[in-house]
Amino acid sequence: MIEIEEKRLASLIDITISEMVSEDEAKLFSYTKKINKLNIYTFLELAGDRDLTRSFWSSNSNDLTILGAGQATTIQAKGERFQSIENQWNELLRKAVIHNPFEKQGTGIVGLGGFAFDPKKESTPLWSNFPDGQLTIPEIMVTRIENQFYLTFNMYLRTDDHGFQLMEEYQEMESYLLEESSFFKKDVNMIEKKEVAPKQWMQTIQKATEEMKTSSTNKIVLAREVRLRFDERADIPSIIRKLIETQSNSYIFAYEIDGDCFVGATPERLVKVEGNQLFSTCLAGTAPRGKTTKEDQKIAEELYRDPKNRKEHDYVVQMIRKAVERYCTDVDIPSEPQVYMYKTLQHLYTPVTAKLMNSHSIFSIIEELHPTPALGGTPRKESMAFIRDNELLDRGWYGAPIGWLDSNNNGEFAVAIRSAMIQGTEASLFAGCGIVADSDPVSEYEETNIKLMPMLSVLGG
Ligand SMILES: C=C(O[C@H]1C=CC=C(C(=O)O)[C@@H]1O)C(=O)O
Ligand SMILES: [Mg+2]
Repeated sequence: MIEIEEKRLASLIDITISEMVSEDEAKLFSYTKKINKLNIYTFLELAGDRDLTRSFWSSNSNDLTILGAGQATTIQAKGERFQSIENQWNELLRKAVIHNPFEKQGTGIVGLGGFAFDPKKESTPLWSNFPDGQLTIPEIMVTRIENQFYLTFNMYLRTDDHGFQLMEEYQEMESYLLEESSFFKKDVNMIEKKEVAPKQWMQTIQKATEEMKTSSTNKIVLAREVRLRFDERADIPSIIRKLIETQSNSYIFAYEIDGDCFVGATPERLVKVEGNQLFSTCLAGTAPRGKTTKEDQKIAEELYRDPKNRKEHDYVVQMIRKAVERYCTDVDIPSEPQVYMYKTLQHLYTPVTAKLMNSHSIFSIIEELHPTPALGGTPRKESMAFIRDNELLDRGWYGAPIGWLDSNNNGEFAVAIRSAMIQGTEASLFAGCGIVADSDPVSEYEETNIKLMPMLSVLGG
């Protein structure tokens, strides 16, 4: 049985190669099959041991998990990143050969990746390995859809490749990564925690509120950084495991480039596309959780009625409505937000559903939506200029779209908040707040502390 499959795969590769016309032609070849249940953490651990670049995504309802190992190819962009990545993605697919009988979302050729928050902001060494936009098409990818597991091989074929040889290489990699061993990595200990210029951050908030009182700018999101140091290298699969165990209703993501790993558990969907169905989320306005159900309820009611938080939230709703209406029909957005509870905090939340017009892709929507006033501000141009000129932080990919898409118009991008950049024995954590004219710097500072909690707690803080 297995031999038949191996022969079939080798011959499919050879057929693809024989159809390539010129010597410098290259083609992406993709082959998907069903596999037994596997331990996702072991897979990631083993991929790391082999120095295979890892990509990870888990949806907020935990019904879809994508594990990537290695890079069949990557596409990258500088500056005007969305259009450039879209063009390269389409070009890649135009020449791709896909053997995927399942038609399940997130299987076959899938690009996982993200974008820089603001390519115009001067970059620091913290983000030097992360380009303005990148999608990775993993060599080996496992997709878990509810309790079904699929495995995809992606190969970037050239004319001098040989089917049998490649098939053997991939099968060897597969049996290595799917090995049934159990790991027990010791937790790292945090030996240093340093808040980067918190007083200055509060002064910047003061400056922003003053500017908002005298200009047409209504909202500016300002973020700050906390630096951690550990006694040994942080283990990425253990971090992912803890995020999954503690942060329900959040997207868990991890994306590695040259040993650096950007990881997080974000509650915020930017956009999800399933065929022509589009979903987005307005999430802004924050309060802590209570210690009892009664206290929780009281805080939720206060959040719901609080004018400052409602203002923060409404700017996001207005902007997302306008953006979605440009590219969609049947736009449905409730007129009042709900309060949604997460493990350590509560947010004002408004869901968005719509039908994406045929002529548009997920990239058009991402470009139109990013940054929403939950991460940038309003108006966009003025708030972005303020952030660029005044924020001490190099946001890199923090606050920007991160996610995946497949070759069948399915994909989802979240907003990369509640996140950290892990570099060996060090980490940078990020958190920001929507500042409006009546924001109080100390309250906003406290708000960032509760937003930092989930990442801090899994990193031993
Ligand atoms: C910028 C962040 O959160 C945004 C998303 C939800 C609520 C927010 C707020 O209430 O300020 C922020 O706009 C962050 O967590 O770093
Ligand atoms: Mg807020």
